[in-house]
Amino acid sequence: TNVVTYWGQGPNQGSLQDVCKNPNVDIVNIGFINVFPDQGAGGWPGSNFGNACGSEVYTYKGTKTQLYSNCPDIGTDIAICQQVYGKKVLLSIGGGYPTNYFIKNDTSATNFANFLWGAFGPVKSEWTSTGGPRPFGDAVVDGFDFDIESELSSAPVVNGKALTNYKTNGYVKMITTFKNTLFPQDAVKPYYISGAPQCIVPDAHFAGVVENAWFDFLFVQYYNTAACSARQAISSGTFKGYNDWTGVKSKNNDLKLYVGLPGSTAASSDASYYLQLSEVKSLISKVYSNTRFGGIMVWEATYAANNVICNRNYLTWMKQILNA
Ligand SMILES: CNC(=O)NC(=N)Nc1ccccc1
Repeated sequence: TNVVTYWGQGPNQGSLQDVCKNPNVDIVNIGFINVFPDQGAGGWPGSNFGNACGSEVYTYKGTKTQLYSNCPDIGTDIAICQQVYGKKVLLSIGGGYPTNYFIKNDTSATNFANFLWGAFGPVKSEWTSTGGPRPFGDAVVDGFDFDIESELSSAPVVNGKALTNYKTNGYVKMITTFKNTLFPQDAVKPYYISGAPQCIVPDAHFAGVVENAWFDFLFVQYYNTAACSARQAISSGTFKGYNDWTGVKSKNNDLKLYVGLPGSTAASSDASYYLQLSEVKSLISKVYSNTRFGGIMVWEATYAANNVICNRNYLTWMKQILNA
C-alpha cells in the first residue's frame, strides 16, 4: 500500500526533491493547475505552485497568461523524484483556490487535455516548435490528478444557455482523451489518472465520472466534510465515508481507494479533522483488508513535514502504520 502526498501549496514550502527524499512516500501530486483554459487569460490554463515559481508568466499572442514560466527547480526535481527515488509524480488540476473553474464543452475538454499533454507529457517537437510551453522543461509527469473543488454560485451561461451539469461537465471527456488517445502515444512508461473527491457519495463533481471514465486511484478527502470524515469514523466507530466509496461503480475494476488525511492540525479547514497517530492506526485497521484499499493520502507535504512526532514526520508515520 502507498503513501501519497500533495506538494506545491505549502506555506514557505521546501523543494519537491525534499519530499521525494523520504523513502516512505510513493506518489507525489504537484498542485495546481488552478485556472482552466475557458476562464484563463489568453485561453490558456494557469498555475500556482506557491513559492516554487517566480512571477514571470508566458505571453501568448500578446496576452500575458496565468501560466508561470519560471519554476526553476520543479522540472529537475521531478526527474530526480522519478529516476533517483523511484516515485510517481502526477500533476493535479483544480484545487481549492480559486474555485471558479469549469469546462464549457467537449471541445474545451479535449483541447485542455491536449494542452496538458503537450506541456507536461512527453516532449514533442510539434508542440515546442509551435510555441507550446514546457513549464517543467523536459520532465515528463506520470499522469494527471483531478482535484475538482470548484464552487459556482449559479450555473454558468454558455452561448446563452445555462450549463446544466457544470460541476461534472467535461471531466469524462478529458479523462477519456488522456486514456484512449494520448497515453497510448507513449509506450515508454505507464500513465495514471487519479481524482481527489470529497468523502460524500456521490461527490458533486464525480457523480457519474468515476462510473464513466478510467481512474487508477481516488484520493478521497476524509476532512473538510464532517458527515463522512475520518474524525466522524473515530467518534462513531464506523468508517461510513470509506464504506460508501467501496460501493461506487467504477470503469476500472482495480480502482484503488485512498484514505485522505490532513498532515497536521493546520492542514484542513478545521483542526478537529486531524487524527493522532493512534487514531490513524485504529482507522486503518478498519479498511486494511478491503481489496480496494490503496493506502493513505496526506494533504499536504509541507504541513506533514513540519509535523514531527518522536523524530519522524507525519508522512513517515503513515508508512509505519500501513506496514504494521
Ligand atoms: C486533495 N485536495 C485537498 O486536500 N484540497 C484541500 N484541502 N482544499 C481545501 C479546502 C478547504 C480548506 C483548505 C483546503
